[in-house]
Amino acid sequence: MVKVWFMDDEQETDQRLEHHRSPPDYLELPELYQKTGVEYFKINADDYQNDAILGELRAKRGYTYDDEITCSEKCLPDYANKLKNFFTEHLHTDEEIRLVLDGSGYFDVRDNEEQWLRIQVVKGDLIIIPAGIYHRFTLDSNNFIKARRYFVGEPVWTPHNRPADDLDCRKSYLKHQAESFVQLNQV
Ligand SMILES: CSCCC(=O)/C(O)=C/O
Ligand SMILES: [Fe+2]
Repeated sequence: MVKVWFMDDEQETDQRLEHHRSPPDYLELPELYQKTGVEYFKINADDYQNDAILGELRAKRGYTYDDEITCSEKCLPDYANKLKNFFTEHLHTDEEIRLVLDGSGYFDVRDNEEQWLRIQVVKGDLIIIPAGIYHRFTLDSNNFIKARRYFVGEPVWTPHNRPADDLDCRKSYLKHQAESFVQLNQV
C-alpha cells in the first residue's frame, strides 16, 4: 500500500533516503487528497491493459496518450540532468499521471501549509498530481523505476520551476483547494 509522510527539513543528506521526521509522521490517503488534491489508485501492474479501474479512469478522464518511461542510469538518456530537473521544485499546466510498473520512487508534493509530503510509489501505484501544485520526483536508493505516463491530447512535459505563481493553472489550483477547504468545513 502506498505510504505518505511529512518530510524532515534535512537538505544536506541524500535525497534518495526516506527523510522521515522524528518520530515518523504518516498521512492517510483521504488526508493527502484534502491537503493537496493528489489522487491515488491501485492497479494490477501485471495486466494493466485489462485493469477495470484504469479502464474507467482512461474513459472518464479522456486520456488519449500514453507511453513508458524508465528511470535508471542505463535506460534514461541524460540521466543525471533529468534527475536533477525532476527534483527541482516545479509545477505543470496539466495533471501528471503515473502508473508504476516496476521499481519505486518518491513524489514529493507541497501541502496547503508549504510542508513537503513524501509519497512512496511502488509497483501498481497510480497517482494523479494536479496541475498547478508544486512537486518534485526522486528515485529511492534502488535507483530504478518504470512507469506509464498518461495524458489528455498532445503531451506537454514542460516543468515550470518555482516561482510560477502567475500561471493560470497555479491560480486555479489554489482556488480549487480553497473552495474544497471551505466545503469541508461547512459539513
Ligand atoms: C516516474 S516518472 C519521472 C518523473 C516525472 O516524469 C516528473 O515529471 C516529475 O515531476
Ligand atoms: Fe513534474
